[in-house]
Amino acid sequence: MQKIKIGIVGGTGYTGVELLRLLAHHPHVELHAITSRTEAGVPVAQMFPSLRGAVDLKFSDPASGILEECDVVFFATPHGVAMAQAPALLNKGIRVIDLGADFRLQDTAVFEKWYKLPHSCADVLKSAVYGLPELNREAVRQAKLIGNPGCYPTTMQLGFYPLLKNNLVDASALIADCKSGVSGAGRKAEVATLFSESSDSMKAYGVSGHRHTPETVEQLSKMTTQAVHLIFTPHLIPMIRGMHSTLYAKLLPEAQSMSNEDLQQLFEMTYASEPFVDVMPFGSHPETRSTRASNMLRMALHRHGDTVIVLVVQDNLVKGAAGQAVQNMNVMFGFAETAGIDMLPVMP
Ligand SMILES: NC(=O)C1=CN([C@@H]2O[C@H](COP(=O)(O)OP(=O)(O)OC[C@H]3O[C@@H](n4cnc5c(N)ncnc54)[C@H](OP(=O)(O)O)[C@@H]3O)[C@@H](O)[C@H]2O)C=CC1
Ligand SMILES: CC(=O)N[C@@H](CCC(=O)OP(=O)(O)O)C(=O)O
Repeated sequence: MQKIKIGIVGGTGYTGVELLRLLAHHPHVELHAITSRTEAGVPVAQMFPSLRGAVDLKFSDPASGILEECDVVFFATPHGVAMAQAPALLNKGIRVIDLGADFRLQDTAVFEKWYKLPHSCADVLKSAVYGLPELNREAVRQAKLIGNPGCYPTTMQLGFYPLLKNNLVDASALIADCKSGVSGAGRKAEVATLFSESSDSMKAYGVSGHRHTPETVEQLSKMTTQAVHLIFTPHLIPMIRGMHSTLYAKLLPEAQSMSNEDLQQLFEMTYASEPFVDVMPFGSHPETRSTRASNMLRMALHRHGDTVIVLVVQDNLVKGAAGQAVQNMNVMFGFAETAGIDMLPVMP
């Protein structure tokens, strides 16, 4: 099989270097262009010694035209960058996967409200596919443009899906208490992510409103005929990678007679053929480190009376970002879905 040519915009950021790690040994791709405005001309492995011997490219200027030689371009850039550049690439038949939020929300007014940016290509947005393969695989297969989900929304959607899809819980009273490692904030310099600010401490943020709430509600609403209301509270915790989401949902009266075994079986059956979703035994406690550096998302069910609790863990940079983007690419190009992303987590 001929290898496809890969371009990555934003190769100096955390999700960019994670894409490089995953794609360097992918059997069906060739890394062709890694762009950086600030490091153009610098060998990638000089900046990231972890890639010495695996990536021998230099960073290119994103305006050099090299992206037009690619078959697929990943945008590992802040919100607003992909929407400016994707239309020209798409017109040349190049597929685009945006790790940011430019193509996640269907309604440009909602995007503009939460991201404080005008949306510059509403027409292109209409053709974008939300890239959560477990729930949207057939659309991903046909897609030319993917809006890769946010990290928190990935955990919330996969955790709530079996309950909402089967109309077992009250969709108007969903709660998600979520924690992320500091790499979730990206590599840019910010006081909040300094070691002396974020280590040995923990805090909630965005409690009155986080931009992942509208994204998640939009997608959860596709799973149920009920009106969805979600309380989502993110927290920053002192670790580099990893995400832990604790989800709460109240069983509807007609579902309250379900046993714990019934619920467990439902989750196991829902994800039985998914290579990247692991339903652990009922009552277990998934650890973030059991997913570190892998594309696996693990979940476990608990119950308090009529409340179902779903614990979900993933690596925010892999299943929450770069790994999911490669999974989407695999589906789009007809490769084995696990190609290049079937590595085991790193323990301890
Ligand atoms: N970190 C995470 O866990 C997750 C991140 N995401 C999303 O993925 C995207 C990237 O995140 P992350 O890797 O953390 O971000 P970083 O801040 O670590 O990196 C951003 C990269 O974008 C490049 N860049 C910035 N502005 C521009 C521009 N105008 N044109 C071209 N390149 C630009 C920078 O490179 P240079 O300045 O060298 O050009 C840098 O390499 C974001 O949209 C983020 O929200 C999604 C899920 C999880
Ligand atoms: C810890 C931390 O700061 N996390 C980020 C989410 C990262 C992310 O992936 O979200 P987007 O792709 O939607 O930007 C935040 O809460 O803003």
